[in-house]
Amino acid sequence: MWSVVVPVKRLPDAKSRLAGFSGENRAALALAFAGDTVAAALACPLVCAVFAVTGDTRVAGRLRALGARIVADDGPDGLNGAVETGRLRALADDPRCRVAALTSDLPGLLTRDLTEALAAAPGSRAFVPDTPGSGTTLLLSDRLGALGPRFGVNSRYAHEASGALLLAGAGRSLRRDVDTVEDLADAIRLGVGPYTAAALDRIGWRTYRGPASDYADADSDYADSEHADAQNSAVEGAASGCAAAKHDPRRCDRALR
Ligand SMILES: Nc1nc2c(ncn2[C@@H]2O[C@H](COP(=O)(O)OP(=O)(O)OP(=O)(O)O)[C@@H](O)[C@H]2O)c(=O)[nH]1
Ligand SMILES: C=C(OP(=O)(O)O)C(=O)O
Repeated sequence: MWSVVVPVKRLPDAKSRLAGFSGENRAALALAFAGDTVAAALACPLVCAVFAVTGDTRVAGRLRALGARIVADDGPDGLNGAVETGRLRALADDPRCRVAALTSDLPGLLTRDLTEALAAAPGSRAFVPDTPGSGTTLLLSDRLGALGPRFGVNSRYAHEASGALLLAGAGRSLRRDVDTVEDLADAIRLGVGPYTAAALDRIGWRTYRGPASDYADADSDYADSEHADAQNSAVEGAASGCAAAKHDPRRCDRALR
């Protein structure tokens, strides 16, 4: 069984690479991504508890309501310090559970992809690379709970160099982190969870839930493939418009209205 530590940055600073959205919308998206990530982890049968490490009261309120345990991120050591703080709290609360660190920017995370990755864990430290291949979305402790987090730019290589094993074959939803507007378009194509879908709808990015989603039985205007194809094209167009218009900080907010 696993304790899952999810570090979540303060919303005013979060998702800075989604600069085409207003600050308010960027914060709403970061909060929604974290909600979908944590909800998927909480539903995993191999997870004892989810520990969200954050210094943001809005994030804490939302994730506590979902069932996560909140750990204050008040240290000076950034992302890896926050992961270490979460690891210590997780081991104190549930010493029999191994520790996994999961980034909070996986809006399409499927519980089954996380479950499969945890079930495939070796006895030693291991990690799942992100979709681009240079980052990390999931880091697994060894049997004694040692994590050795090296998240940050090119963390995949740092984790490999530190002896962590690459967990091959992880599901797409576990690897699709969202840093840029192109990542967001790809995540929408794969299917995002309900918090992200609602946030996107409020912003004006209408979404449908893709076939890979856990939410296939939910009502959707875009459930049939003809509409889904049209929607995919519209999202692609909006994403490339946002990416091409970086000088206009509100370009993404106007997309698809
Ligand atoms: N608690 C905590 N979480 C962090 C911190 N920095 C990053 N994170 C989280 O770590 C994961 C990866 O974060 P990054 O990609 O570095 O940052 P981001 O806010 O997601 O995006 P950018 O601002 O575009 O870099 C996300 O879950 C973040 O919320 C930190 O200082 N404290
Ligand atoms: C912090 C990381 O994420 P990102 O690539 O999202 O910045 C990482 O991959 O270690």
